[in-house]
Amino acid sequence: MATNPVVPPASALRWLGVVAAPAALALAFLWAGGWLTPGRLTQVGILDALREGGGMQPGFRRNHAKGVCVGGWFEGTGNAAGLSAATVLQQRRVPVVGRFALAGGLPFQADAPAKVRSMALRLMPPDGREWRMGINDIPVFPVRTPQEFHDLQLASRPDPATGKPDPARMRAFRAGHPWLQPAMEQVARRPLASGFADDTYRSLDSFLFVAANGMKTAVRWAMVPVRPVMPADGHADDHDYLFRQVIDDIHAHPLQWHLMVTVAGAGDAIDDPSRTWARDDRQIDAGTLTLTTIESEEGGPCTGITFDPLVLPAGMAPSGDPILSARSAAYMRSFFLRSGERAAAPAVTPGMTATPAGTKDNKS
Ligand code: HEM
Repeated sequence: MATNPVVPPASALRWLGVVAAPAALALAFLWAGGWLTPGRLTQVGILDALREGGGMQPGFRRNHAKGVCVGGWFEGTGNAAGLSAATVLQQRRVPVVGRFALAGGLPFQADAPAKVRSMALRLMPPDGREWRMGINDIPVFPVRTPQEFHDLQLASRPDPATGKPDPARMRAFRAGHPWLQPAMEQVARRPLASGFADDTYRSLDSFLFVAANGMKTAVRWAMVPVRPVMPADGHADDHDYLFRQVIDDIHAHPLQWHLMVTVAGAGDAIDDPSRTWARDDRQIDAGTLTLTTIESEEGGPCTGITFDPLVLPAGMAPSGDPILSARSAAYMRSFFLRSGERAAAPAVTPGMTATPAGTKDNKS
């Protein structure tokens, strides 16, 4: 004997329709925030670890917090145009907005020779296909994955008793990650340049250049200073000596770097920024960066943006390096937070007067 299927009343179906969409949205938010998968690494988890490892100040970047805006232009040589169809690499001049900074979350920290220095750039060709990058003055990145980055922040967080990383915790991190030993040693033993102006800044992560015919080539790049490199010389008497020096330098004359693109050889690790590439890889001088202006972050053109490494023009693409998408997500979250907070006046302004070291609170 056939039975009639049970049909839910029309009103129940209507109610299901009304609640299903908001419920799915709420679940998506909970998932994105990591609430449904507590072990999963999220933007929030990474920024929490950065705060513990490097400190933070409301209204400032959650990493590379102490900085200054710069401006100028980039002039391509056209030498890399065969590997990438990006218009920014053609033989022409494009305006640039940039930023020099020190790594760490403390915008009032004291300058010191061994602190990691960075250059960030936004290259803006007239067709709108812009290229953003954040590049650091270390030879390799000390970790391979976002999880290792997170764990290193926690391992290196300052011990409240000493204000320095706990050596036992760092030893334990190194013992648990023996494959990172060569990278950490290279970072610790790198030669130090005297200031921002004679430093070399590297992409560390790898990217793909995509030619007009679709051919993909794995590359890294570096901004190599035109001026000779002088040895580092700490200025114990000046809390902001690195920034003061670069302000004086830019006011005196334009500063220039060559964009040197390195083409990956057969044995080079594309997806692992902790590994160096072969010394005899092909190098291409792709253009010259010229910086001519410098201004405070307060209202400056580098403040209301992120230098997200995944803002790439047609002709460039991300490699499989897992750090890249974590960076993009963390920069977005940092921007979201700092944009909603009231910031104190930044430490670095082109008109600042000398402040003896030790007279400012390095922790703020
Ligand atoms: C998982 C790894 C990483 C995380 C979580 C991370 C996180 C961050 C965050 C949160 C900011 C502040 C962004 C903002 O508010 O605009 C930042 C800035 C920066 N990061 Fe990273 N970062 C990572 C890896 C790297 C790597 C590999 C480089 C390579 C060269 C790099 C270079 C920079 C630079 C240059 C800045 C300063 C940009 C500026 O001046 O605005 N970071 N990072």
